[in-house]
Amino acid sequence: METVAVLGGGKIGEALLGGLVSAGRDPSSLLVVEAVAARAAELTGRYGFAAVDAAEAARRAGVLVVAVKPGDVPAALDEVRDVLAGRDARPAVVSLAAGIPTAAIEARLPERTPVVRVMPNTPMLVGRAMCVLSPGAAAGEAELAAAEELLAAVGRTVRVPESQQDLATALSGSGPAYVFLLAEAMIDAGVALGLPRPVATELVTATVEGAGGLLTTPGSDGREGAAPHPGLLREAVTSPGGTTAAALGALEADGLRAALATAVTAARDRSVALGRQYG
Ligand SMILES: NC(=O)C1=CN([C@@H]2O[C@H](COP(=O)(O)OP(=O)(O)OC[C@H]3O[C@@H](n4cnc5c(N)ncnc54)[C@H](OP(=O)(O)O)[C@@H]3O)[C@@H](O)[C@H]2O)C=CC1
Ligand SMILES: O=C(O)[C@@H]1CCC=N1
Repeated sequence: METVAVLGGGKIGEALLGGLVSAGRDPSSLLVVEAVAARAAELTGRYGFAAVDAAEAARRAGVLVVAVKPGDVPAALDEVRDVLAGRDARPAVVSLAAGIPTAAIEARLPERTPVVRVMPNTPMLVGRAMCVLSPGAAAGEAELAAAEELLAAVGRTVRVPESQQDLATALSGSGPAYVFLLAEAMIDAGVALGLPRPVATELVTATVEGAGGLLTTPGSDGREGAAPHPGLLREAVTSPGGTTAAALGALEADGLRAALATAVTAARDRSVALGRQYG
C-alpha cells in the first residue's frame, strides 16, 4: 500500500488521517509532518502513525498531501521540492489548501509534478466528507483516479473544473460551519425559552442528523428514484396554518436566504483573494 504523507497536522490534516485510520487503513502507511511538536505527539499518540520531517515525507510518499494554511503553502512546498526533484517516480501532490491554484503549486515543484486540487470538509473525520477534485496540468486520469480512491475511503468525491473550486470551497468546504452555527443558534433559542441545554442539544443534533438523512436518501420526498428536493422536504414539514409556517415566515422576514447568499459570496471571494495573495 503506498504511503500517504500529510504536510500539516491541523484540523483538516487530522480529519483526513484520522478518517483514513477509522476507515481501516494501516497507520504504518500514513505519515504526518507537523510544525508544532506537541500537536505531532498528540496525533501520533491518538492514531498510531509516525511524524517525520518534510524531507523524509517527500522521500517516502506515494501521495503527498498539502494541508497547511494557504499562506504556509509556498514554504511547505519549498521544503519538499529538492527531494521530489531527485526521485525517479514523482508522487502525486494533493493540495487541500483553499484558494491556491494548481498552477501556483506546480510552479514551485519540479516540472511535470502531477497536482490534484481538492476541497474537502471536516466530516471526513467520520467518513462523511464531500471532496471536490480538479486536476492540474500534469495530472492525468491515473492520478485523479488514485486521489479519488484515497478520498472515497472518507466520504464522497466529485470532479469539477478548477474554475469552480472557489465556489465549492464556499459551499461544501466552509459549509459545515454554517450548519453548526444554525444548530448552535437553535439550541440557544431552545434554552432561552426554557429547555435544559442537554435536552435542547439532543433534540437539535438528532434533527440535523435526521434532516441530513432525508436529504441524502433517494425518493424521500415522494418522487421515486429522484434526488430529494429540499423545497419538497420542507413543504412536507409545513402543515397548513401550523408551527413551521409561522417559523419559516419569521426566517424569511429576517432575510435568512439573502444572508446565506451573501455569506456564500463572501466565502467565494475570500477563496479567490487567498489565491491571489499566496498563489
Ligand atoms: N479546516 C477546514 O475545515 C478545512 C481546511 N482546508 C484547508 O486546509 C488547510 C489547513 O487548514 P486547517 O487544518 O484548518 O489549519 P490548521 O492551522 O489547523 O493546520 C495547519 C497545521 O500545519 C502546521 N504547519 C504550518 N506550516 C507547516 C509546515 N511547513 N510543515 C508542517 N506543518 C506546518 C500549522 O502549524 P502552525 O499552527 O504553527 O501554523 C498547523 O498545525 C488550509 O489551507 C485550509 O484552506 C480545506 C477544507 C476544509
Ligand atoms: O475557512 C477556511 O478558509 C477553510 C477552507 C474551507 C473551510 N475551512
